[in-house]
Amino acid sequence: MGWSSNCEDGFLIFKSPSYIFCAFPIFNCPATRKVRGMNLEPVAVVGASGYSGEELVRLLSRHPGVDLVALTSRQLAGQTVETVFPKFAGLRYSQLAFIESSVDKIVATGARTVFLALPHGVAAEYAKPLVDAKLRVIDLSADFRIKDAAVYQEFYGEAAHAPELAAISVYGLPEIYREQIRNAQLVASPGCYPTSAIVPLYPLLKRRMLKPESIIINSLSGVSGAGRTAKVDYLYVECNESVRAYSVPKHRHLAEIEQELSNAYGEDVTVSFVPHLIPVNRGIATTIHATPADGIGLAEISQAYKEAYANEPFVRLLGEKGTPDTKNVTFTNFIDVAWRHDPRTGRMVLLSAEDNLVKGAAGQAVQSLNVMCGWPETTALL
Ligand SMILES: NC(=O)C1=CN([C@@H]2O[C@H](COP(=O)(O)OP(=O)(O)OC[C@H]3O[C@@H](n4cnc5c(N)ncnc54)[C@H](OP(=O)(O)O)[C@@H]3O)[C@@H](O)[C@H]2O)C=CC1
Ligand SMILES: CC(=O)N[C@@H](CCC(=O)OP(=O)(O)O)C(=O)O
Repeated sequence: MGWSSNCEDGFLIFKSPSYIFCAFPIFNCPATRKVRGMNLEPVAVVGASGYSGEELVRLLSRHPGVDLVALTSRQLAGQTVETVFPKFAGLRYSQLAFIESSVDKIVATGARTVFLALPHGVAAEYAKPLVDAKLRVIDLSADFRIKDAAVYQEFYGEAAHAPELAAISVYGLPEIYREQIRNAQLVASPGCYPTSAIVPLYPLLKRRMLKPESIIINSLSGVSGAGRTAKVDYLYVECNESVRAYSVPKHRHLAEIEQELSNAYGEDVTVSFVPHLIPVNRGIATTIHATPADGIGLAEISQAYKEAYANEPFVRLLGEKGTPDTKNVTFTNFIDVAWRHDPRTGRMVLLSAEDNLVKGAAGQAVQSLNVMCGWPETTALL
């Protein structure tokens, strides 16, 4: 089977034998005007001066279905994209000026979909009036990811900010919740570490192929995971030539990792998770150890991954011999997954790598936008 192509909603879609999709905007297809003209989606990014905001600007600038109508920052309002991010000089939107971070100003721009790239707690303050104004919201923070308000309180040390919105939000992992995302008004885009752990674990727990109490997750993250806001722990001298674990044994991302793994397994799942900070700009490598259920071996694990992900454009299965490496996924929306069996211990080792700012944040959020708008899911991401 070779490559095939067809025209969908003004995009030229190429489909490879491995079902990796490429979408290019085309200008002489009858449907093109629909995308290039009045049906462009007006989009705003709140908190566009931060690291995930910057990544959203990079991705949305090359999105043929998007009209970027507002970027906000409290500190940089009035400055243009190319002044704030010189790397975007000469690109679409380089002359767009940041506006103040105000709900009224965002609504006045005519935005229909708003990305929130704000600290947790702050995001909920913006989401509430935007949802009331009937806009679609894709939130990159933790505010709506955790369905149980008591669990949020336990892990974040503060009351859930808008439990009524958490109840209507959809967890924005398209590989699992694609159908729900399609009609969502509020998407709670997953955290970077949770994506790296849930993608390898979900299909195996769904099929009850692992003993859940045996699961141990270790992750290594680049420093951009901590955001652009200055903090002493993340100064160059503190991070360079340094590798350290942190938030041991109860990092806040455990809450959403366990929530989603419990959904997969159908019973409460408790796991160990230890993140580490490493001196690179971006990328997460995650290593998971788990004991297989009785009768489960490499062949069953490989088959489960194929069933779950063979048609997923952003999950690359490297198999029983491959090794996910952050250098192969940074600046992409891919998550690479591989697996091994250790005959000495009987345990499985699952490995993943992703870019914390792309599949772990902005790219995944744009993937959800594509699903919500009915566009090819890979648009602007391949
Ligand atoms: N970095 C990562 O790898 C990932 C981040 N996330 C989540 O995405 C969100 C953004 O993260 P990140 O980009 O790293 O954060 P940054 O610290 O880099 O950026 C935060 C942004 O929010 C704005 N902001 C901060 N406080 C306020 C406030 N009180 N009111 C209005 N705007 C505010 C800042 O701009 P200004 O001060 O100019 O207004 C800035 O644009 C967070 O919730 C984070 O947890 C999710 C996955 C991965
Ligand atoms: C290296 C680093 O500090 N990483 C961040 C997680 C990244 C992130 O942004 O997570 P949320 O989306 O849930 O906020 C942390 O450990 O808190």
